[in-house]
Amino acid sequence: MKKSFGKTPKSKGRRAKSPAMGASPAGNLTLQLEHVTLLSSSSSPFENLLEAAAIEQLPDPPAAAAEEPVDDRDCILSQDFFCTPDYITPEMSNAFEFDKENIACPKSPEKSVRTKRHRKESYPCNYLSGNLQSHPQGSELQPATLNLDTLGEDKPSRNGSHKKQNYVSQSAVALRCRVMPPPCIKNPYLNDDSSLINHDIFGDRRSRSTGYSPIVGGDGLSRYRTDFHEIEQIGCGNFSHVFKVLKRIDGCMYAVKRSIKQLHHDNERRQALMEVQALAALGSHENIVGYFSSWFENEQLYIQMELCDRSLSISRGCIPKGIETLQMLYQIAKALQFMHGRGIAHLDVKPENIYIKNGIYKLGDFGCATLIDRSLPIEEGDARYMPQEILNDKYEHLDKVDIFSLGAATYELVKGSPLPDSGPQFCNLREGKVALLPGISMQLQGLLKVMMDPNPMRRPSAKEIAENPIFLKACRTYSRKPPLYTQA
Ligand SMILES: Nc1ncnc2c1ncn2[C@@H]1O[C@H](COP(=O)(O)OP(=O)(O)OP(=O)(O)O)[C@@H](O)[C@H]1O
Ligand SMILES: [Mg+2]
Repeated sequence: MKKSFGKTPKSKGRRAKSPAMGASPAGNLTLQLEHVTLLSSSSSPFENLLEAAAIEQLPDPPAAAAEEPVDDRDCILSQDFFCTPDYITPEMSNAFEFDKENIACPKSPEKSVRTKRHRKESYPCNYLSGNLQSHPQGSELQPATLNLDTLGEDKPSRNGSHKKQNYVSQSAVALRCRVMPPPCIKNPYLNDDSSLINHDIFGDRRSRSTGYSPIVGGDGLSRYRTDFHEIEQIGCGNFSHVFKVLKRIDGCMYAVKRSIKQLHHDNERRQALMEVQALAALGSHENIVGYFSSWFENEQLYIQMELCDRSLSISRGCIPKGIETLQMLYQIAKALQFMHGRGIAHLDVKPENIYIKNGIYKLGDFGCATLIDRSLPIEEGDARYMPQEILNDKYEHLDKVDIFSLGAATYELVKGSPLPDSGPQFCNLREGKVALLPGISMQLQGLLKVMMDPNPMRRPSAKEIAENPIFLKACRTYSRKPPLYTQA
């Protein structure tokens, strides 16, 4: 019981913790993250979770293409092929490359930025070696074939000379500058979502796209502005702003999360990438927010995700009631079962990180995700939902940390008032002294109590929770109708 007690609810108690020694992942592995291919002969945080995939062989473009003078008005370029760095392999980027303009690809990140207590010296050496160089505008995380073992080292190029391993050529980015943004086209395959799209958006984008109007941000070309039309800001965390956007090329809505501060330093970028890597490694699950893409722009990290309707929140009065509470608990337990089965702990389960979309609950915000085997740095989430053992720096059962957090989050939602972040009530909750809640079934209260047991070994696994008979009627055949909420 210490350190984190004074943390205010707004300032999350994220603290970096040391990984276990000698647990560094090893072995050859190919990682494919959507269009990203990572060739690793050493390690990546979530490499054991990804299946090997063949590297796409794309034909080399004519080398002259990159050297031709650019005339914006004479060119009709297809963004699909030409100008989206998604399609640029290292071979292609070699055709464009100039020594000074190449960008080294990132190695697996270390966690350090969001921490209250940073212990950089205790990170395993494989996360400290290498240098994640600064990215220019629109630097892609995806179009990469990365040898993580040799990052930052000189690599022989085609002609035998030694050059840095590249992953995005600035020429490719420059080519992108020549492209007009595609018009917003209403997606005819969407039934429900299309009704959400304001038709003025399309009219607006169509008319703008008839003239030459490259989309540039304050600092130059913006992939965000080129590829997306921003509708509105829908969320604000301690580290990120989240926007509802329309993707111009496919006419679908997404959420794009942008880091608030610019990530100037290697360790900041590495840490931010942890979230992306966890999301990509996890793959698809109905109760986990979907991940599409990510990139750096203006030294900020952008993450394109599935758009959800809202997140749960005591303060905003977005609280599931009655059977919906059971549905939420069941579905997030299923998400945790999926994650834990892949060796990943979330470490920041709380109402604000549980989203709802069409009546389905989804776990989001993987900014604290880590490996259960403790081979990655550990950064705990919001102190209000952390069990005692984490506050005492004991990390033997990281999956059970999530169980405590889910129990505490559910308890808070059922109780209808915010959990304390310090004081006697804070301590009581961590000592198993859970006050009874009037009007709530003893079965549910019993389950929450055991989920918040001070001894992590006595807490049920996510699978055991999901198999609890309490959910038999309410959740195994849960309705997909959007639930009703009490709104503040
Ligand atoms: N995919 C999404 N769909 C809808 N809303 C979202 C989505 N992702 C995030 N949000 C909203 O944005 C808020 C902040 O997002 P998120 O929690 O990921 O940011 P953060 O800076 O990591 O937050 P935290 O303070 O928890 O660290 C969420 O609480 C939620 O309300
Ligand atoms: Mg959050």
